Amino acid sequence: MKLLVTGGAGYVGGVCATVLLERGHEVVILDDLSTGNRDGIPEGATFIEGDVATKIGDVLDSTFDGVLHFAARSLVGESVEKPGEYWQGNVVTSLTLLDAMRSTGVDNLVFSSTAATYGEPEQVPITEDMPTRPTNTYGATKLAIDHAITSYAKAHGLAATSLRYFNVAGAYGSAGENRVVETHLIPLVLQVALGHREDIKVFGDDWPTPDGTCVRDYIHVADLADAHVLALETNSAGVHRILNLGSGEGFSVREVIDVCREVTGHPIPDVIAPRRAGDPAVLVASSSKAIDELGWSPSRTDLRTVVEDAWAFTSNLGDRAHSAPR
Ligand SMILES: NC(=O)c1ccc[n+]([C@@H]2O[C@H](COP(=O)([O-])OP(=O)(O)OC[C@H]3O[C@@H](n4cnc5c(N)ncnc54)[C@H](O)[C@@H]3O)[C@@H](O)[C@H]2O)c1
Ligand SMILES: O=c1ccn([C@@H]2O[C@H](COP(=O)(O)OP(=O)(O)O[C@H]3O[C@H](CO)[C@H](O)[C@H](O)[C@H]3O)[C@@H](O)[C@H]2O)c(=O)[nH]1
Repeated sequence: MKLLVTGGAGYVGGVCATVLLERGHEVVILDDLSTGNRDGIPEGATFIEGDVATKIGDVLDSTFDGVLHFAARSLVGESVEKPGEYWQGNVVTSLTLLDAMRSTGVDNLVFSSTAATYGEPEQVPITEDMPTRPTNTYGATKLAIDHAITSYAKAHGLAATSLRYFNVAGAYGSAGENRVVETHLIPLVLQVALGHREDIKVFGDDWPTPDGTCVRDYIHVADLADAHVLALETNSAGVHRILNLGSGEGFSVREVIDVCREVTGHPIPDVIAPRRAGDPAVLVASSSKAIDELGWSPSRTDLRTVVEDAWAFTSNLGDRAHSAPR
């Protein structure tokens, strides 16, 4: 298939593009490099630099078989402080993409949705039929896009899947997390182990959880990439599926830091800091629907494997690490 990958210079889009190329697909990446890096673009992909909102009309044509839409603003804390950038950058951009798909007749879409669409869940694990009450603007914008996709599928026959990822982590060979500005827990903890940071701030130890720190479900990025390929292959006209992707197990911030200490052999000092705006206490996925509907079989669900793969990638970056002191 000839596929457009928006946001393919970023972490998840870069790993998925790598896997798509390995499976013999033709990949065109459209990315404005706002948070992604040129060195995250896999070899063999065609790269077009630009904003999806303004460039999509020049890039997408009827020769494409499908679109994987990763490009987004995706930081929970930032979204609470700068909502306009998220409504514009996520919702308006995605509507422009949907209209371009409609006018060119490209009708197969896989969209990066998120666990943040659910907000604070009443119970875990979270299934797709539970209430969607986002606690931050980021989650609200992704939920709005999910609704838009549902109506485009109904009205225009779009074949689509929204994959609601929980916390993506790990690496796939030479593709992993190396952002210029990093805010995610595991890469930040590993930067402490590398000596690029002094300590890791724990955002609150007074949450209603067993050890007082937030609980999240960490899914290996390579398992996630497999689900994208399966979604693309099994999408059907006029149907919009919404599927959670997680490992099904929750780990607290403290537990994550402890696993990183074991894997890296570094003491990794931590400091308790205030809660971060917009964070829910606990997010854990039920991925049963994805397993049933996609035939997905995640094979790297152990947190230690996730951290080991992330560490192998991070510790091999050397001078290419954007976190390294310059
Ligand atoms: N990382 C996670 O844990 C996680 C969890 C749930 C959902 N997601 C979603 O997965 C997707 C990828 O996330 P990521 O962690 O790889 O983020 P990332 O920031 O590493 O990648 C996003 C990429 O999109 C590009 N981009 C952003 N806006 C653009 C625009 N308007 N036009 C063109 N390019 C644009 C950026 O330059 C970057 O390369 C996002 O949609 C995010 O919301 C991520
Ligand atoms: O320096 C840090 C960074 C994070 N955390 C904590 O670690 C947990 C994980 O935080 P991340 O920033 O790594 O990830 P988020 O849970 O905020 O968000 C991620 O997963 C969400 C879905 O669960 C979204 O989709 C989003 O795109 C993606 O970044 C949170 O409890 C956060 O408060 C810290 O304590 N210290």
